[in-house]
Amino acid sequence: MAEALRQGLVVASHGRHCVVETQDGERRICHPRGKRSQSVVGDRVAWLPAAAGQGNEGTIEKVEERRNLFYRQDEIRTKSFAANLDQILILLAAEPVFSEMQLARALIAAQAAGIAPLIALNKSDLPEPFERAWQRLQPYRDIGEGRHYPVLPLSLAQAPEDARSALIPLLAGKTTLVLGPSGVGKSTLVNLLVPGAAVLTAEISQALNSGRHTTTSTALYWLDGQRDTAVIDSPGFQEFGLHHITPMDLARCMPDIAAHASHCKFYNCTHLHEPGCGVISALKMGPSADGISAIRYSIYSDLFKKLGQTRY
Ligand SMILES: Nc1nc2c(ncn2[C@@H]2O[C@H](COP(=O)(O)OP(=O)(O)OP(=O)(O)O)[C@@H](O)[C@H]2O)c(=O)[nH]1
Ligand SMILES: [Zn+2]
Repeated sequence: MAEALRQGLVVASHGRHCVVETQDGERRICHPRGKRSQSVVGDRVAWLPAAAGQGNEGTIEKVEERRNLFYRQDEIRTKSFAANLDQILILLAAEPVFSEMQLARALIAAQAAGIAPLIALNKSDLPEPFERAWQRLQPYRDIGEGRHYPVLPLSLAQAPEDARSALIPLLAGKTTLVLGPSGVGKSTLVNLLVPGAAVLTAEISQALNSGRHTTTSTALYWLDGQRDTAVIDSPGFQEFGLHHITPMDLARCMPDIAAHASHCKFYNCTHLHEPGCGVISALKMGPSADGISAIRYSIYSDLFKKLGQTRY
């Protein structure tokens, strides 16, 4: 008799292979049945265990409909980070100095996918570089009335308990994807929130690679026994391709620009040169309460041109 389909949650993935968590919390390696059953971390799936005597692995038969999918896309490929997210935590640090373009790109992708972003700035124990980084984040903290991004100062290494108390209420009951460039303290963060995460990751990557020591691409960790609160650790903050976003979509994905785009004379204003443009007049107001910062505007115009060039 054929086995009945079972429900599960994808909690780790490496290439095409993944780990599915069953409803009672057991974890198994699964492989997609075909192209249409390829899944990402956070996916709800229907899966089948291998037939008796065929080992302990399973196949993914169906990926349930996604609430959202966070991905980046360059000219060649699409890389999915995770699905069914409540928010994205972008972790930056006083050092190494972060790329504002990379930050802006990640925020735009989040906005385009309808997922709320949250920014944290680590290494507040390094006063001078921290102050410089904090100032650079000013346009993000003050991105227009009611539209700002929360920006959280942290010192994960020096004040871990304070960091945890600040983070937990923001994460509770949600699934949060954690992204950040290398060296900002992402492993420190995940290990603070999920003691033993490093061991778990090593186990999973070993299982998925049959013993080879490469790190797992993406993994979901529960913060609580009820499995209500999760963080997903994923690499790949660099080279954040926005090929899936058209130039005319861009303003909508940048809240400080969007706030002024409805004041333009032309409905199809590109905000680059048109007369009567609300965005250009907000830029002239400067980074005041309701203006647009020069850096944010240059990010907008650079991206607008770039996204226009690479379209086919
Ligand atoms: N001064 C200071 N250093 C920190 C803090 N948090 C982490 N670090 C240090 O920053 C370095 C990077 O930390 P990791 O947690 O390995 O960073 P990561 O983002 O996982 O880095 P990758 O492994 O390169 O992706 C380590 O040397 C940490 O000790 C902090 O709050 N203050
Ligand atoms: Zn305009």
